[in-house]
Amino acid sequence: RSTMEEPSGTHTKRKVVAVVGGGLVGSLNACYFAQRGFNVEVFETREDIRQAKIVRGRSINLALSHRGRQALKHVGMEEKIVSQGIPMHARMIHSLSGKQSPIPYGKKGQYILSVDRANLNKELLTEAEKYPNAKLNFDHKLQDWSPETGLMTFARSDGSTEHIEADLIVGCDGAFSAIRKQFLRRSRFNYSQTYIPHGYMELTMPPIDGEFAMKPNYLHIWPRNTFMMIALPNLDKTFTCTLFMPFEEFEKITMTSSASHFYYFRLPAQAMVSVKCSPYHIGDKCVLMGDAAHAVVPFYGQGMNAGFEDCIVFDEILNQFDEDLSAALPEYTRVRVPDDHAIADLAMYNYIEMRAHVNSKWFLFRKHVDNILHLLMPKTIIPLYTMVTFTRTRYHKAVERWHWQDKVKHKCFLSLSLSLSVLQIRPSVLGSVMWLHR
Ligand SMILES: Cc1cc2nc3c(=O)[nH]c(=O)nc-3n(C[C@H](O)[C@H](O)[C@H](O)COP(=O)(O)OP(=O)(O)OC[C@H]3O[C@@H](n4cnc5c(N)ncnc54)[C@H](O)[C@@H]3O)c2cc1C
Ligand SMILES: NC(=O)C1=CN([C@@H]2O[C@H](COP(=O)(O)OP(=O)(O)OC[C@H]3O[C@@H](n4cnc5c(N)ncnc54)[C@H](OP(=O)(O)O)[C@@H]3O)[C@@H](O)[C@H]2O)C=CC1
Ligand SMILES: Nc1ccccc1C(=O)C[C@H](N)C(=O)O
Repeated sequence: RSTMEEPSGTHTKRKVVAVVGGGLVGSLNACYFAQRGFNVEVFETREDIRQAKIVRGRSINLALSHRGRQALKHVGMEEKIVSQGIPMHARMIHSLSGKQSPIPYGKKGQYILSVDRANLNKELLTEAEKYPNAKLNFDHKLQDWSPETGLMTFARSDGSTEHIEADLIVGCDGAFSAIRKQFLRRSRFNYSQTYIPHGYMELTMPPIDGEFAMKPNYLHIWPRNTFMMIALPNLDKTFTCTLFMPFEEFEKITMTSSASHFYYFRLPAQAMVSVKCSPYHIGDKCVLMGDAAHAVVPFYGQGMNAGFEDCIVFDEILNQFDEDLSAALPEYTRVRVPDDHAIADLAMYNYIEMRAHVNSKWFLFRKHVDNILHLLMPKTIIPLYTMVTFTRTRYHKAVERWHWQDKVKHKCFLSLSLSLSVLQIRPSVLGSVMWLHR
């Protein structure tokens, strides 16, 4: 079939945008393009999750932060989604002895939100459907498409196929994107994918006497150096716990009789992949966004937030280039690739911070110093976590600034140490200052 009919009475042809994938990023993107007045069609492989009894997916809940909120705000959805989320003000560290100690995420009043993935996806689909110029097509699995003509082939579950054309194809079909497959056949397309040796498994912690089993306004972490478990609260007073561990360890647990009676250990652990690629576009025909462009490991809680930010960035670029796709698409690649690659690296780093560094007194001391310096010089020293989570500082700029700040702090400590030595402060004191700043 051909693309959407033009509403009668319109003279100028509106661009037809096919959004492939009606997950988190695809459904939000549909709102962005529809708001702009483009004719939007979303093609999603699954049935409509709003009618499904069980929604299969990657994680039960997600951490929503500033970038994601800003993107939702742009389509008038921030308030609604935030009101359905649970604020998490700090990490709550559970030590081996059972002691719990909070590490705040930022200043007072700064928090990330635990939101239900399926509900967020449903709300976004419902919002997209409100636009008269947007149409959702479920049970449409993209099989193939042509970068030359923009012709796409979709498979239906009844065995039929549909051929559809669009002016612009937006690939939001997730980490194993079928749209991206055509990119891989092209010259000068860079691609890398890395599966980390750890897997994850989700478990549910039920309420106790109708109440949350632990304090709800925290992201709970059991950091055990080589592995960790985390827990995020849900509105039904359960927690979704996620155990992250090397695959071999999961296998050992599955095989030991002491643990095998827990039915959940019989489920296979899920893999985590990090995908980096460039460019994100082909001509003026196709662009990748969300996990299709940059699947990241989940440890910064930024995958969806980055995907949502992709939508704002593309929208800003369309404004800048007056909707000229041949200029906007290369600009999007130019602007966005360094940022998405930076958050992919930061996400890898944050796993080590969460499972190991938080156990170290030295790390906690440095974090404390950072917070104090931020309070004293809010414009000069900004903790990395704050830049990533509570601002829209470009991810790659946040990384650059983080390194620069470390150098500045290092120089300050050196000068302090020198001054102390001139004042003939005991060498042992000086030694510890130097050690602290190794
Ligand atoms: C365990 C875990 C925890 C996470 N926690 C967080 C978090 O706390 N915060 C955060 O920001 N991010 C988090 N993420 C990352 C987040 O889940 C992803 O970044 C986000 O889902 C990406 O959205 P997307 O729409 O690009 O892809 P997806 O959500 O994967 O959606 C892709 C959609 O495309 C559809 N599709 C696939 N192939 C086709 C096809 N051939 N034709 C048509 N449709 C197709 C799929 O059915 C799906 O609906 C987490 C990820 C994992 C694995
Ligand atoms: N950043 C990350 O770490 C991410 C990890 N994942 C992991 O990937 C798996 C799939 O998750 P999800 O998409 O939610 O659910 P599904 O398992 O329903 O996968 C959806 C579709 O993606 C394709 N697919 C799945 N796994 C792979 C693979 N390894 N290689 C190529 N294509 C694949 C399949 O397409 P087809 O039917 O055509 O073969 C499948 O039908 C899970 O194990 C999940 O943990 C997923 C996304 C992000
Ligand atoms: N949502 C997640 C899913 C998996 C692993 C971590 C997260 C986080 O959000 C971590 C949080 N940003 C932190 O740094 O404490």
